[in-house]
Amino acid sequence: MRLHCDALQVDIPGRAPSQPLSLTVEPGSRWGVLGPNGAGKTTLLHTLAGLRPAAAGQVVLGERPLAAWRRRQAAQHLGLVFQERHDDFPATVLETALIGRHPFLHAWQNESAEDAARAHQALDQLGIDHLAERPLATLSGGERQRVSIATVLTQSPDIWLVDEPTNHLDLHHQVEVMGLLDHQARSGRAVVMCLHDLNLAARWCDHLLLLYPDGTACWGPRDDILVTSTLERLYRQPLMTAEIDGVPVFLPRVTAPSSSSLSSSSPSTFSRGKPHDAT
Ligand SMILES: Nc1ncnc2c1ncn2[C@@H]1O[C@H](COP(=O)(O)OP(=O)(O)OP(=O)(O)O)[C@@H](O)[C@H]1O
Repeated sequence: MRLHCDALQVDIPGRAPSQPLSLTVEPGSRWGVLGPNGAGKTTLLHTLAGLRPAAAGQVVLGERPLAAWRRRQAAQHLGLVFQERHDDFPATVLETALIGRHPFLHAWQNESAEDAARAHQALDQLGIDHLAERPLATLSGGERQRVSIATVLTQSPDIWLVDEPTNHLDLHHQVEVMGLLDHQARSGRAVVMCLHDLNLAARWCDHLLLLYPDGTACWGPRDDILVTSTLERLYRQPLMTAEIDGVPVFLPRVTAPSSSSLSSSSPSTFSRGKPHDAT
């Protein structure tokens, strides 16, 4: 199933309407949404999910405007991983993952053994099935992030909307989660993810949408968009670029402080790149 932005203008409080977005997220594609803090990435994702009204234009899910879908039916096709979850109700990890089956159940219908098996399978894929009976509130940030992703995996939507998939994750789990999203796309689903890490975008996305704080935007295939000068303008940050294994790598170019400012700064625990022996 495809997701189409038809001259979509995101509604950001106190700002002029953003540039109309007209783009199609095709099955099998992996879109990265990049932009500085406050540019409107999360607001866009919530608009695509139907949680916020657009300022103008519309989101089209499949052949119909998203607004014409019943919420439950739309949720069978669209899954959203939130940036931060505020869990108001005490729940276990398994109960949380089972929320992914709710779009497929009638009101007051209990989850079946098959639903529970799907949830366990998703938790297992994220390496957290051993935490199934743990209260969510007792988990670490990275474990909780993996529960959020396992919940959408349990839902198994055609279109994944993921706000900062690698939030709280160590390097190993970052690669695992990006690999999981990649696998989803390769099996015919579509992924739209907000990212702060240019290197993850370069490695794992095939299309990019750049959102600027003034409401303008540009989008297209990764190689057309991932241009150093464009990214420097986006983040107002000079960059250094290299290529490793055929993939571009971006690092912020930081001006080294002068030696006099170093010596006048507070004492460092490092000296000449080696840990300082405090004994
Ligand atoms: N309910 C609201 N009321 C007022 N302003 C809001 C509201 N929701 C979002 N905003 C503002 O809209 C702007 C866009 O927020 P959004 O969370 O979409 O940005 P973002 O690009 O995802 O940022 P970040 O990279 O920091 O996560 C921000 O300036 C934010 O303060």
